[in-house]
Amino acid sequence: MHIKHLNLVNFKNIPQAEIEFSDGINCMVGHNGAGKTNILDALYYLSFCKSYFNSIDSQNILHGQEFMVVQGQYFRHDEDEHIYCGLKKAQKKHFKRNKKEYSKLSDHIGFLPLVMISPSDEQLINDGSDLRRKYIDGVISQYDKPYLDDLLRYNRSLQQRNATLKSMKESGSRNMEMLELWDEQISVLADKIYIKRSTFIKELVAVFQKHYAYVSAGNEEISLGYSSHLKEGDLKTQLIEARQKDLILGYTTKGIHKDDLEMMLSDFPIKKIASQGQKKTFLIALKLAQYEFIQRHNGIKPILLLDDIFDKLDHQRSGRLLQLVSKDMFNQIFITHTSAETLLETVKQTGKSYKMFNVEAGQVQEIN
Ligand SMILES: Nc1ncnc2c1ncn2[C@@H]1O[C@H](COP(=O)(O)OP(=O)(O)OP(=O)(O)O)[C@@H](O)[C@H]1O
Repeated sequence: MHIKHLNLVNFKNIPQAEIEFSDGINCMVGHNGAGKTNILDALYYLSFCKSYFNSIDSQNILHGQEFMVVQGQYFRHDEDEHIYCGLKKAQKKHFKRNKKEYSKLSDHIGFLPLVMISPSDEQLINDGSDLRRKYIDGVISQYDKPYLDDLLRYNRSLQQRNATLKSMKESGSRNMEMLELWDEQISVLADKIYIKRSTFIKELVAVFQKHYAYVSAGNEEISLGYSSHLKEGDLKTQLIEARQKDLILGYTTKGIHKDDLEMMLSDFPIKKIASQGQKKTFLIALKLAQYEFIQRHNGIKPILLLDDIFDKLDHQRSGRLLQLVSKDMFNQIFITHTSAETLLETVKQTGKSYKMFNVEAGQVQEIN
């Protein structure tokens, strides 16, 4: 699968752009703040119906304008697919595939698999477990629709349980029948989600370690682990045991909404001891493992977006990374860089077909 053509109107700092892409490597070059990442974000938008960086849709409209349009012409399973996203300020977003509007945006997720590697991924290491759970959920839902449905149902049931706990805490009343009802629903859904998360992480670890070893060309000992209350046994029993505590706090303390992905270097949390370059290598390996995983389960090679990928990596790691992604396992790739010369030299060495684009103050032009 690849995107052939992108059309943008008023998307972030880009007033208007028509871009014909290569089915190999596409390089966006230009100064800081020119709009290179915004083009990658437009591609992310077409795959996930939202921005990678700004979840408030209206803030992605070019300042001072009333609407934006992001459209892409794709080639997928030997067929042309036209994806349209249009948004007017203070109105509902319209998302269409071949002119037919989606009734649920979640139906589109996974149709155009895509993996983004960006400097902002460092939040995955440095921030709270919420982002790591979102990461896991984002990957699994790209190939497993029932997972996303179960997760949405779990979150709704959890909200209801928390509302019940809160009202009991405030009023001092007790409605144990209601709590039991939520405990039952939450435990059934949590079991399903836990099994899928465990399987995913188990499968991801081996590929992740392979990619890390390749890019780092070293013997650094890294690992990924899954922490979950469900490892300690049946969730329903734990919910019942934690009931008094939950009633005092007014929220649910046990469940898969507390799961985490443990990231370790030589048995220490990577957040605490890794260098900038090691963290970056860790995240790249994680995302490449995600790529391989989605491809295996979805049968389609995702589009790969590499935003500012060489920053913080030494020459050796950068070279090995590009060698890796130029292998047949990967398909269409987008790279941003501030220097056309450096990128051109490296891209030529891959032997893949490529196109270079100059981005300056929101204007995009192909470089011949
Ligand atoms: N809704 C918007 N309207 C206008 N400009 C916007 C909007 N959203 C973001 N921008 C601008 O887009 C620019 C950022 O573009 P982008 O992140 O694509 O830069 P870049 O070329 O990738 O830069 P760098 O090399 O620094 O990563 C910023 O100047 C930002 O203020």
